[in-house]
Amino acid sequence: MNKKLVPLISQSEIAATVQRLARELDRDYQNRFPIVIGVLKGSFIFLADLIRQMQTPICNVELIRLSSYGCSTTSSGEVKMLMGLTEGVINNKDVILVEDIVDTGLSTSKAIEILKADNPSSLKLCALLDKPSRRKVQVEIDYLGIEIPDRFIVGYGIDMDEKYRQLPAIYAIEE
Ligand SMILES: O=P(O)(O)OC[C@H]1O[C@H](OP(=O)(O)OP(=O)(O)O)[C@H](O)[C@@H]1O
Ligand SMILES: Nc1nc2[nH]cnc2c(=O)[nH]1
Repeated sequence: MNKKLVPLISQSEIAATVQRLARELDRDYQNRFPIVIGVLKGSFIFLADLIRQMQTPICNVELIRLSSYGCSTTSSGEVKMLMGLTEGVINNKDVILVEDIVDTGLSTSKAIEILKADNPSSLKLCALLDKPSRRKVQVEIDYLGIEIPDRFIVGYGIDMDEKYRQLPAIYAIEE
């Protein structure tokens, strides 16, 4: 069936949001040399834009990979860690976890649980998008971009069946 892409968040709104989040992180992480961890695949574009807007020096950029949305627009509910961190890399470090979207919260809460076991000295979450209406587990977002309604969205790194990640703006999918 053909999908219709309805514009939801423009390139300029995304850029202004990323800029604001970078300023908030600069304010809180001066002289702290945080480790920034992106959750693949969806966060790769947001992560790249965010760290280029941050002025505070970063100690390290790391990537982890989770997957739950195996097929199309429904989450399997089961979150798998497909790629983790090198042992010891966040021990006693300030960590900023970067997510593209918090929806049910299952992926992010799993990532937080796994990272906390590695003993960071602090762990904060920066998420570009929040869809609170679908939350299944509570997740505290320390640095939030934009709250969105209950629509399935794509673009700016976020896919549907691996398509649409390269779109520079964010769209809602309609049948
Ligand atoms: O709050 P949740 O309901 O868990 O959804 C959020 C997660 O879903 C997407 O990842 P996905 O599993 O589709 O993998 P991908 O990033 O590799 O596309 C997105 O990138 C988030 O990580
Ligand atoms: N593509 C896509 N992936 C998601 N993962 C969790 N929520 C969403 C969403 O709205 N769109």
